[in-house]
Amino acid sequence: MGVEICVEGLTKSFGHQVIWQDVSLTLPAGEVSVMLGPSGTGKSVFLKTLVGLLKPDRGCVKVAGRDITRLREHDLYEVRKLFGVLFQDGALFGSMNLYDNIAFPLREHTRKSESQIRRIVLEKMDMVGLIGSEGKLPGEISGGMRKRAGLARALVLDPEIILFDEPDSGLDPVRVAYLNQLIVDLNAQIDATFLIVTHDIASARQVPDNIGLLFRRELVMFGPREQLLTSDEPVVRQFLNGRMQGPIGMAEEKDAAQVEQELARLGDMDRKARHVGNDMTPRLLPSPGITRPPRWEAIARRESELHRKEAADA
Ligand SMILES: Nc1ncnc2c1ncn2[C@@H]1O[C@H](COP(=O)(O)OP(=O)(O)OP(=O)(O)O)[C@@H](O)[C@H]1O
Repeated sequence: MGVEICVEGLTKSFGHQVIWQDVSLTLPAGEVSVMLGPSGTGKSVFLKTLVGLLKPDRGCVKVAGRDITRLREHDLYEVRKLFGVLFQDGALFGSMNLYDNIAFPLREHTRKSESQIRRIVLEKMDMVGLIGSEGKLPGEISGGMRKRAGLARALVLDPEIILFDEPDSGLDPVRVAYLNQLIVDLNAQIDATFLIVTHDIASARQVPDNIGLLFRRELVMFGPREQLLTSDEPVVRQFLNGRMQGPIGMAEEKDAAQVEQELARLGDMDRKARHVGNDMTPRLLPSPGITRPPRWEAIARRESELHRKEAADA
């Protein structure tokens, strides 16, 4: 039913380059969280550290209560079975058809018979809308289909946690919308804990329960979606609104005086935009017919409360 991941005081560097330090957050069991941050802030390194592919310098990563940074290779191998990972390009084997790619983890990690494997592979291919494409090679299909095949492969061992590394990169906006719906539906169906690294602000606004933002080697903020969407923190507002004015520069951080000037100029416009309630993007709901997990009732209550408050303030 999804497990909690609790990160405490996590620091990672390569040589003298500190990637991020003292990162603490909890990914609640069964919820969807998104990690944002400018390019190069170490989001992929964070995912790899969660799954134990990289060792942090300090801190711990507790997966279902076990600190994976201290496990021996054999135990780590067992814990990794709780994870499904969707890599950026789907990471499919180019010479294998989709069926064999998706069956691969089952053949590697389980003793299931070929008929059991067939049932599972076809079930997962059905979930991601790939039935009929079993015999296709990764090179013969579109980027969106490759992502969905990677997702089906990440699902075959029934993971408790799924990590998505930029699932929307390289996809057109319509394919991104379909993929987001698929992610929300899957989460409602399998109830695993999801963490998504993305640059796509529209997805980050609509899909998750929680949002985090990495910047300047730190986790600036991590919390419920509505908390970040309505935050006054300049980096958070700049990133979630995808604008140039704010602390994030083209290549480097900007100096404080310039940031202050930009934010002052932006002030009025921003206040007006907030007044009409532009901050709270509606949440993407599971498709009709999909039973929603109990937390959706709490979400609906929280969000309607917020809308009432916004309407009263307006
Ligand atoms: N194995 C490694 N050895 C040394 N440096 C690394 C290694 N992996 C990543 N880095 C460095 O860590 C930094 C963060 O990289 P990472 O790919 O995690 O960033 P990111 O936030 O995911 O970026 P993007 O959004 O562009 O994908 C980069 O400077 C990268 O060069």
